Amino acid sequence: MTSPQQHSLKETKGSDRNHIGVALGQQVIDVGALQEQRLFTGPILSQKGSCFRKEHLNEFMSLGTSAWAEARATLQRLLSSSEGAVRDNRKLIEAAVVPLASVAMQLPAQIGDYTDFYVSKQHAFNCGALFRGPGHELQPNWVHMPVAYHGRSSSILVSGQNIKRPWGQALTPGSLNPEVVPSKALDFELEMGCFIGSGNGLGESIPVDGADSQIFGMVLLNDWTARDIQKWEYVPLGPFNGKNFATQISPWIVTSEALKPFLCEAPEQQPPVLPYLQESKRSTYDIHVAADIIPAGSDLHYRVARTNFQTMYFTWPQMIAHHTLGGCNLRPGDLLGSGTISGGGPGQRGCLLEATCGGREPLQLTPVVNEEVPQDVDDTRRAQRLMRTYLNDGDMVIMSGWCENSSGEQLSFGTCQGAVLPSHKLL
Ligand SMILES: O=C(O)/C=C/C(=O)CC(=O)CC(=O)O
Ligand SMILES: [Ca+2]
Ligand SMILES: [Mg+2]
Repeated sequence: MTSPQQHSLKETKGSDRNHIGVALGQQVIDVGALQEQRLFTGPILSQKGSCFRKEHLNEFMSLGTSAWAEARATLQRLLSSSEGAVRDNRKLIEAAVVPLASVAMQLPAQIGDYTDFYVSKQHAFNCGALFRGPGHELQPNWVHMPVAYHGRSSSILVSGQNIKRPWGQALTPGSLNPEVVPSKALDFELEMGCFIGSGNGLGESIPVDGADSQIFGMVLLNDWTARDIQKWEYVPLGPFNGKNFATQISPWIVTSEALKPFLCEAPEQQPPVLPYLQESKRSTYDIHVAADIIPAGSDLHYRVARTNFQTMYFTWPQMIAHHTLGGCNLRPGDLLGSGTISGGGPGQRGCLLEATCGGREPLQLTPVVNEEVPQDVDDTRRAQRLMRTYLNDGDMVIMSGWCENSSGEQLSFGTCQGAVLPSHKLL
């Protein structure tokens, strides 16, 4: 058995409520069922008899790092082949172990608030050039603070749900007057999300050193964006209808406990940031991420971007310290988006806006050749190109993420995937 490293929700077929589970290979363990048997005997969780018998992870998230470490150690012990408490209890196994293929994944937490940052220097530079032109690549504030906007939690979807093309006001090029149209420039943004742990009280700030203890875990995040709507509406208050119709996450949270082996150095910051953002040790996570399109009727993945989270200029602790600087309270289960992850090399631009230079240079994509491309795909099909500027109806966007250690062992984030449906009817 490999070690359990992910917590999320599952709904067993025929079950009347959601359950909290951990993934173990091709199976899911219902941790609420283990808690019902009082198997969490550590000093903290033995006192918190029902945190896993909930439909969401918020209560467990609120308990903080010692409880998370205790839960992980207890699960590793209970699920190891040398321990009999679960292995030898057939009734419990029947109740608590279900095939991964039979569960329907749900949002892992009740997300009270969602904030999306903008901390990839390459992405901010490219967007600045595309939206505001030469000389405006990076705004003067960008190197001094993790820039963000407050997002919309009501439209956060879990992987597997589909997205309707949004309507909005847009200015057709060459026209002086806006029109209401289904977006003609629907895009994705390849991001990571961070779930907040215990949080802070209103009127308190979280210091940057130690703010890593607020990172419950991470997911993949797609900040679906309508570029034509965004371009017309964003001055001066930032994104609104261009981004409020859907944000999507992968269902399995990879906990910060499980991510510890993949901590790495964060990029150097020049000029130095203000003291409240200075970290005594700057670390981030080495996570590979990719975004592919699967067009309607195809099983081929066409890769748009592959990059790494470690390139992000500001870290989660800096984002948390800045978010709470003025006393804004973060609550257990709140979600932070990192912003689009773009590297500087070819094929590393994490959204179509950047990859097509603002829609001016359509992409000619080739299928990814890996285990996801079916074996029987012949060379003619492999050679088929996909032309895209922005997304077509029927396109599925599929994001993946993984960590890899020096011996080639992988820790997977699974996928965040959703297809584009035609827009709804306006009444
Ligand atoms: O530069 C701008 O005006 C806006 C760019 C974005 O699309 C903002 C955003 O969602 C942040 C990000 O994903 O990095
Ligand atoms: Ca974004
Ligand atoms: Mg969004």
